[in-house]
Amino acid sequence: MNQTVFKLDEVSYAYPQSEPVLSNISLEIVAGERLSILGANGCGKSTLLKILAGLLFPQSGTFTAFGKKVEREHFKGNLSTVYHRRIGFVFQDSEAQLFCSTVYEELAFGPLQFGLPKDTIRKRIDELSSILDIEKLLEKPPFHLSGGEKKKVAIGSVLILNPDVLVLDEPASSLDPRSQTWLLHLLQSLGKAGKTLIFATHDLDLVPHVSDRAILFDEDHTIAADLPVKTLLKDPKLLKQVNLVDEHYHTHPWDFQED
Ligand SMILES: Nc1ncnc2c1ncn2[C@@H]1O[C@H](COP(=O)(O)OP(=O)(O)OP(=O)(O)O)[C@@H](O)[C@H]1O
Repeated sequence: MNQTVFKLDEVSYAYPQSEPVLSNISLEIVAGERLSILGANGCGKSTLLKILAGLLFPQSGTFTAFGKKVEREHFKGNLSTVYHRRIGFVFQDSEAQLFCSTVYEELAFGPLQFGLPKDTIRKRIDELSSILDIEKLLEKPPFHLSGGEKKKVAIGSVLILNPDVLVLDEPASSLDPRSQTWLLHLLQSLGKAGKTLIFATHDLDLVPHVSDRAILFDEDHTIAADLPVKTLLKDPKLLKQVNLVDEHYHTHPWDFQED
């Protein structure tokens, strides 16, 4: 049986002076799963991903990762470092993630924090920048890049540490069609390599190609459904209920053939 990576038991979260944006969420995610998190704007997808990534902590309920309870008071020093090495998080807004003066430094930042030798880092950056097709950007400041280029660098700064789990918030946003296809292939190869992939998206075209299971959030911040993607895409009533398609939706255009 696959190892449980994350387990949430009746987890709730509210930002200061706000109503809960996650209400009694129970969820289990096992190693190697490919899971998409779907729902209307503001339903709590990013908040859930930030909890999984160890950036926010639930106010009630229990959250465990790799069998260990994750709580703010225990989550300091070494534990936090080990956690962030195993679980990579790609922010919805790439600018929130990029802060170094060149793309090379950005990619090198994580490995340097973990004490990797400079030669190893250079080799990893060479390999990764070729996979990401960003070799020509390495000496540029990240803030001079286009939205899609920033997204690639943000993904690179996470992949460079080779995490077991990738948590991606709207990974396809700001990518042009060619780069979206590139992302799709990248996520598929990471899935084949056994990585656990969890991502939030509004892009229903991407979902069947890179995930097997979907969690749907309702606008009341609860989970409306947790089901196989193939079942979801045949259920227009459910898709409409959670605002993923509009009233003009009649049939789905997706191709279910295995890629
Ligand atoms: N730092 C914050 N402080 C206060 N409220 C916040 C904060 N971040 C998010 N929220 C609110 O929490 C709710 C859930 O936000 P979240 O970003 O999790 O939604 P989402 O489902 O990812 O939305 P989208 O699809 O638009 O990205 C929203 O109403 C949002 O305004």
